[in-house]
Amino acid sequence: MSKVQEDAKILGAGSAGCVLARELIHCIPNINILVLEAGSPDASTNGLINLPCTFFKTSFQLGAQLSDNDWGYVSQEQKMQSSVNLTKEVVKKGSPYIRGKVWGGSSSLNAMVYMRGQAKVYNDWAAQGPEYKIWDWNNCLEAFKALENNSRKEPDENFKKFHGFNGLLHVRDSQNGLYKIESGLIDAAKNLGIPYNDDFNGERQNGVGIYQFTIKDGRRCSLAESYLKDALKKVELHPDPKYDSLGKVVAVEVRSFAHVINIIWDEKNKKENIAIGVRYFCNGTVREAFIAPKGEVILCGVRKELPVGRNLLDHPGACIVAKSTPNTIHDWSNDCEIGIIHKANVEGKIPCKDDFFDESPDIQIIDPAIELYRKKHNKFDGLIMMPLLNIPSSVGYLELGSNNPFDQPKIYFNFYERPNDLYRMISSLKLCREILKQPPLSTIYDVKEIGINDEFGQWCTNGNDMSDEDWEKFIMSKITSFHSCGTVKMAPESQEGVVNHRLQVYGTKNLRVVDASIFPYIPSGNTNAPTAMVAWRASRLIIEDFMGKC
Ligand SMILES: Cc1cc2nc3c(=O)[nH]c(=O)nc-3n(C[C@H](O)[C@H](O)[C@H](O)COP(=O)(O)OP(=O)(O)OC[C@H]3O[C@@H](n4cnc5c(N)ncnc54)[C@H](O)[C@@H]3O)c2cc1C
Repeated sequence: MSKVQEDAKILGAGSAGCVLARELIHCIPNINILVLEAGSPDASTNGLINLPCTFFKTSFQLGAQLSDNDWGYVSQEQKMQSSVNLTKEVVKKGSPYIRGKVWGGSSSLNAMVYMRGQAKVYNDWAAQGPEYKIWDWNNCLEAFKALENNSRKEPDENFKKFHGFNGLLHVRDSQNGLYKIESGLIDAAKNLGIPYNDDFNGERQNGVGIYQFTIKDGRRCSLAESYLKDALKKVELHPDPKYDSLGKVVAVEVRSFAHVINIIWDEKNKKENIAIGVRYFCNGTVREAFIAPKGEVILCGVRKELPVGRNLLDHPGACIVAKSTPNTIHDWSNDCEIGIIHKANVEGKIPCKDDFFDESPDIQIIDPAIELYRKKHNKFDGLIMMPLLNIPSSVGYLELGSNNPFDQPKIYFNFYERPNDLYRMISSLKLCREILKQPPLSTIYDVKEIGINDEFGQWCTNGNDMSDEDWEKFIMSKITSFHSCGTVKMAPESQEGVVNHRLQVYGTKNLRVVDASIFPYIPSGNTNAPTAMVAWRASRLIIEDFMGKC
């Protein structure tokens, strides 16, 4: 294949790359695609990847960070003004920034929660100009449904309205049922007035309920497993996978261990710069585009100031751990997680009943029951309560660390730069504590919060009230980030956009960015399904352009 010119090169076989490869090869006759992926095939390196129940061991407890399947990034430590005491500075520690380096990308390491977020965010994408209408909720919903293969038993008409049943991305309810303590958690949340929601991807997102997961037959259904492998099947089915009667390759080839870099000569400074970049074809000529160390883009040798690396968005999370009576968790095949999605109070107070019914919630709590290990407590069973700020207002940035592309990029999240974000997180953490105090958790399972005590010793033990300053210190010390996106924003050029509504990099035609980095605003939920959705929509745009050209 290498001697034949490919019609399209896809850099990275992550969530987006896998969907794009499959959709293009299925919809465009005789297209040749080369996928270049820096990581190795998902099955070859770490057998645990495909076992859903090992997520907490492989990723969450930072197993992934120690493996070859992760890029090993860590965000920068940042000092910033305290939101609580304006005369003080707080230090936000650098946090691990797990990113998949394997077929399937981060979809091979993620927690498999299937979530799309509220329609409003997509309508905000579409509101950026008349041509952006192709990204409104109705268009996005069509793509979500096309990708999805939901196996809910006896779905009602409302569920059918919002879900797809014929796609390759398998989505399912828990197969093994809830642990009793998880049912207890739902009851505890209901005791506080939180309504039950049996479909977080339906009409409304708020409430307490059980997540759906991207799992098929007990195995992780990553985008490599579902979409890339289906694309590769096409090669296997072809009588001669290498060439058709015209001598043209009809195939998708994945070249793994292909870290894409190029070397460019900086004439002015008489030195070589290595930058992450691509060569692409435009009007029959080879052109080049690079993202240079300071984040600017170099197109066809011309330096163009595009704000690559700005608009770094994520859902910052904090985490409370609670210990329960022993042996509440007994079966590792269980993959259930409870979700609580609510509107936070902007002054940091416990949310009130109206907040639970607000249909624009801004916090998503992830609540797995789990076997954990903490120094003081050895191994124990318990619950994690992890609120994520789903509609954050703070915005970060990243830049290349140096001219050496193998160096880590510098990642500045700027989490909690706006006080509003901090108080909303405090509000949700206070709610988590209230839930843990409710029966039946407090009565039958003797649930006791331990996370905060462990870290900070006496000053917040035994349920003593924590001051906002204490909360701030706690939140800054425990930042998690799983959903980073936005650094190659799809927006008008005048609004700091890097790609246009058809995902073409400004100043180019045949160079597109298709992944989570194009989100102008972060979806209010986990980002795997939205990324796959973007790739599916992008495939339709590329197909339109490709067919028009042929
Ligand atoms: C720990 C964790 C838990 C998460 N949990 C969930 C969840 O439960 N539900 C959910 O919906 N989302 C979750 N997410 C987020 C979701 O998985 C990501 O948003 C999504 O996978 C991003 O897709 P992407 O295509 O943009 O990037 P990725 O999937 O990360 O793919 C990028 C690919 O490009 C490759 N690549 C990068 N640079 C180069 C290079 N120079 N040369 C060649 N190849 C390169 C990488 O190796 C990678 O395979 C989680 C993420 C993490 C890290």
